[in-house]
Amino acid sequence: MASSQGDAKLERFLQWLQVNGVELRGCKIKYSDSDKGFGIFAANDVSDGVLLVVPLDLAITPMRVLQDPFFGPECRAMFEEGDVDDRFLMVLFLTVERLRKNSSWKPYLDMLPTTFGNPLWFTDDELLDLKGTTLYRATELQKKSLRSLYDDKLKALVDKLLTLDGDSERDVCFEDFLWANSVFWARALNIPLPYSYVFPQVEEKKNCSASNDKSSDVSTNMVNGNAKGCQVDGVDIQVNGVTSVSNQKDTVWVEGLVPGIDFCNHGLKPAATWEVDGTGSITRVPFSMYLLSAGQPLETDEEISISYGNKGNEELLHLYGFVLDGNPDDYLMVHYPVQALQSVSFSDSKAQLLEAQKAEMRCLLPRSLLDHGFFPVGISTNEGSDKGQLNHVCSYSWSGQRKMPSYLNKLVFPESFLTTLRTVAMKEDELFQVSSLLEELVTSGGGRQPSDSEVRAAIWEACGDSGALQMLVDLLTMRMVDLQDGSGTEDSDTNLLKNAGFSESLNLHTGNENDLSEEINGLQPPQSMSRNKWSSIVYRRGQKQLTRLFLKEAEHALQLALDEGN
Ligand SMILES: C[S@@+](CC[C@H](N)C(=O)[O-])C[C@H]1O[C@@H](n2cnc3c(N)ncnc32)[C@H](O)[C@@H]1O
Repeated sequence: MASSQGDAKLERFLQWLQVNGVELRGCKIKYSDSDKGFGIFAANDVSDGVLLVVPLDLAITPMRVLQDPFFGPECRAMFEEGDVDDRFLMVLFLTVERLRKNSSWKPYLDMLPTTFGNPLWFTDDELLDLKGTTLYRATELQKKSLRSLYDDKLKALVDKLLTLDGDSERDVCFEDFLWANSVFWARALNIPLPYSYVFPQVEEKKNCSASNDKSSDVSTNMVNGNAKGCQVDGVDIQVNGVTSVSNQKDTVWVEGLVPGIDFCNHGLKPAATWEVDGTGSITRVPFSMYLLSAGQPLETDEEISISYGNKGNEELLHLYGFVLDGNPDDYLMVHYPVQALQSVSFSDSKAQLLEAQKAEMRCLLPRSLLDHGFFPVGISTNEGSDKGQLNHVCSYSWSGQRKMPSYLNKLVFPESFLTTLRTVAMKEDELFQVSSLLEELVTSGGGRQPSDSEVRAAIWEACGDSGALQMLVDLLTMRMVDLQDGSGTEDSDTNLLKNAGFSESLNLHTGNENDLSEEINGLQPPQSMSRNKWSSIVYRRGQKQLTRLFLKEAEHALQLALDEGN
């Protein structure tokens, strides 16, 4: 958009922001590059570090849609009956407003990207570059479910609203919905709104307790794929049709888009965070959201990035359509397929045991875990964070028969997943032993049912680690086969990147585990390869690399477990 047409759009957007009370105090919005699009850059110095202030009234939230005189009457009943959720409302709003000729949101919507780098926008050929990865299958499923949501719910509603409006650009099509969906996921924030802002008329009820002061980092992140907005006080409250439950006193978490703030790009070393100012004591604008400098001095024209959270490339590509080469937050997701349980021996008893210990059928293996393993890769960029530390609950002691394994503090795999695998891999005699241990416990406890950690302890006592580790080795080996069947080896990916003019900063992955440390650079795609292809190769190569490294850890642990009779 670096053209005079683009300049005119930006100019109209800046005026629109100003009319709507947005203050660019220490920053400007400008085009960054064809990869990132627009971004926010430092302008003049601000002594209090407040770079940008946006009134919360400008945010696109589910409440806003429900309260809107045009949208509200058409959506409220559907929302209250649970036919559509809060995200649907925002996607609907974006779809319709983009098609309305005289939308008051036009200057904002005209600034938004028209295509995206997430796999939903890949051609069929481009998608093949993801074959064998989790994202390949997820994209196929997501496309299908979006298609039915469009056909079954969205299209008719948009048609109705556009007819009511009587002045639309054209008829809606599936790509309009895809556009709105991608805009939502790439730009939505999980906003901690002041209670009094969301529920002005029920303010006095606000003391109905709040406990669980959840992850403060959510307030500085773009929305997490799993986060659900609109929640207050652990209790469902219906106000204006919005179901709300809170996790922090005086705060209502709501997903939404905040024009202006949503032009911040993601950086590994963010120069700013965003916060909400309920009273106006910081910004002099009550009920506003502001961008706050992280403290380090900003050079004029330096890009002001925020952190979208510690996201791996799978999540970055899926939600935001970009990847970071050498992403220190990259992870591998491993799961035990639930369907496979039906074909193992004693599947019913094992299913019961899995339920009794609230077993997790999947686990995330962040790259940082490798720092603590048998073969550390030495990339400790997450120092101070506990992300790489594992909480091994394996200090179980039952009858004291089973010795604590010597390798315990080097085992990088989450205990919650190992216990699942122990259960699935259990042999007949082990199952019998677990039953007797649990019966013994019930008898001695006067009929009390064993807790989930007691069930886990009994399973560990009976099974040890080798069955679970063998299963993990099998799962990781299968994962590697899928990845390589889909797109060749890690080395062939490295060569593809190298041949595209991307070699200098990359180490060939020929087995030197320390090579990871040299890649944390977030490099941009080279000119000679399409951005989508580059993203896919960087992502899948990272998955192969992590699979290889975690497989090596699992194989070594298995060997030790067998040697120690575990
Ligand atoms: C919240 S928007 C940021 C504003 C956006 N650049 C624009 O032009 O509207 C998020 C999108 O910006 C782009 N983006 C953000 N951070 C990036 C990064 N570090 N590298 C590449 N693209 C990035 C991605 O396209 C992402 O989906």
